[in-house]
Amino acid sequence: MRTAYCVETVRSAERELMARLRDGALMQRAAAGLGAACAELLGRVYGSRVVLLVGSGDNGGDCLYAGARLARRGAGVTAVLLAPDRTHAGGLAALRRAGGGVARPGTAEAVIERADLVVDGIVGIGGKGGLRPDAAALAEAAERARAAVVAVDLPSGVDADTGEVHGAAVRADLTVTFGTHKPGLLIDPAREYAGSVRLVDIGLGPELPAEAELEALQHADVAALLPVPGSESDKYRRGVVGIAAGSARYPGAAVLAVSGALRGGAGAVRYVGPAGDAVISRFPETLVSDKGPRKAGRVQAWVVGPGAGDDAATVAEVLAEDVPVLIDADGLRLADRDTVRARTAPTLMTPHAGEAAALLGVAREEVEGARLASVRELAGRYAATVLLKGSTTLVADSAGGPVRVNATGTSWLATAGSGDVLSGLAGSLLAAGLSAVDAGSAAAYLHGLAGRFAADGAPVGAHDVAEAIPRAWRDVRD
Ligand SMILES: NC(=O)C1=CN([C@@H]2O[C@H](COP(=O)(O)OP(=O)(O)OC[C@H]3O[C@@H](n4cnc5c(N)ncnc54)[C@H](OP(=O)(O)O)[C@@H]3O)[C@@H](O)[C@H]2O)[C@@H](O)CC1
Ligand SMILES: [K+]
Repeated sequence: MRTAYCVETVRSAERELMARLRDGALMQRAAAGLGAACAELLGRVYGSRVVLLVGSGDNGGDCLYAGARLARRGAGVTAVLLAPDRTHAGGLAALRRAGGGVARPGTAEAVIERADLVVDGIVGIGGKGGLRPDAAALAEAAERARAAVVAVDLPSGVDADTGEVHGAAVRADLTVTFGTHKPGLLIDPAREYAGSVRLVDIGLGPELPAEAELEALQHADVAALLPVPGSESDKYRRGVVGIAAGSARYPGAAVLAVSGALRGGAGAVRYVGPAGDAVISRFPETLVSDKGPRKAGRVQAWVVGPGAGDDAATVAEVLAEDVPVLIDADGLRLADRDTVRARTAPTLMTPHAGEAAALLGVAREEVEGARLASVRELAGRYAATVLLKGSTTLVADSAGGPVRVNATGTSWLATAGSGDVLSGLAGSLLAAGLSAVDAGSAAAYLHGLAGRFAADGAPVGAHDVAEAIPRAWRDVRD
């Protein structure tokens, strides 16, 4: 499991650890890891041109000590100081001792333009809001230059706790972060500014609380969650998932939701709705009924909403069932909030940013810019588990606990019907007995992986993604 902790938690863990160490020890650990990562990126350190962007806090200190290490190995290192009279004194002295220097006033842009590597130590977890104008100008110069950009702890200008970006921020190729990931490194839009992320162990782990603010499942975590049929299993024990989806106008949504559900581990898929003929001709193993959800027979979890049009009655009927329910697409608009809140069985809602915005009564851009706050707000309002789709999918539970973030997605997944496949897959995992948070996050993981396998660098349709789900399962369980 990859975990991320917010700034306040990192600060208190840092205090605990520092109390037992000699002064400056943590910064030396950070600088050693940072220097090594920079050297690796450069390939040949000797003779390379390195520019340090140095703010007045400890982030700048890390940057200066790492620069000193590179200078000792023969790099030409120049520091651009944002606040010369407030620069980390020990770090600057170390850089000078190692042969590095400071850029003369007015030369910063020219120096950056000639660099092979720019190291961004403008601001780290002490940053507030978007970059100030002088810092923003340096970030822009770094973006224009041909140099590789390494961010120290965080790309300067992004919000460490939320992943929000207010105004200018540094765009890094690599972010070297210390002690633990910060939520912003894993959530868009900040994640995109971070490039690839490397975690340097500075010994903070034992001081961090057991429960993180953010969790990202990895292969082994997903493998442990996926249901495996035992020798005693029959279709009912493996779980029956009911799909109440599609309409005469949108039969495809029903077919796609069923295609995801059949690959999600439930023992059987029951389809209820007006697209039974389309479903059965594509997937003859589906149990099809036209009597409505209540009379459909045994079901351990329902999926309602994909392609449902204006069929509010079916949504209400499904919500009245005392089993886990996944609500997607049209169902999100049709579901009565008080009814959802009053449910005792788990509810999993799976909006994309546009649907979440409509439910929250805000603009889509607002949700996209503040994904973590939005998913938490929706979960609270509906007293439900909410999976907010996107390039980094988030899953939050109204009861609190770590928010799950999924990073297996690919932009190729932004294709019509892809969400229907995800809803079927997640519903199937709910029927197999996973909790709403586990079902949502495991489904997002598999779906993203399947999208990558299916696409392999080329456009794909949603049915291709569904067909690649078994390969994603095998990959995860290998
Ligand atoms: N925690 C750990 O375990 C370890 C932490 N370590 C390192 O310490 C870092 C945290 O250092 P920190 O606390 O000194 O704060 P930091 O990020 O340098 O920022 C403060 C400076 O930024 C400025 N500033 C603020 N907002 C700004 C803006 N929008 N635009 C421009 N400037 C802005 C602010 O200016 P001021 O408001 O004072 O004028 C102040 O000068 C952390 O990220 C990691 O790298 C490691 O060494 C080892 C272990
Ligand atoms: K930084």
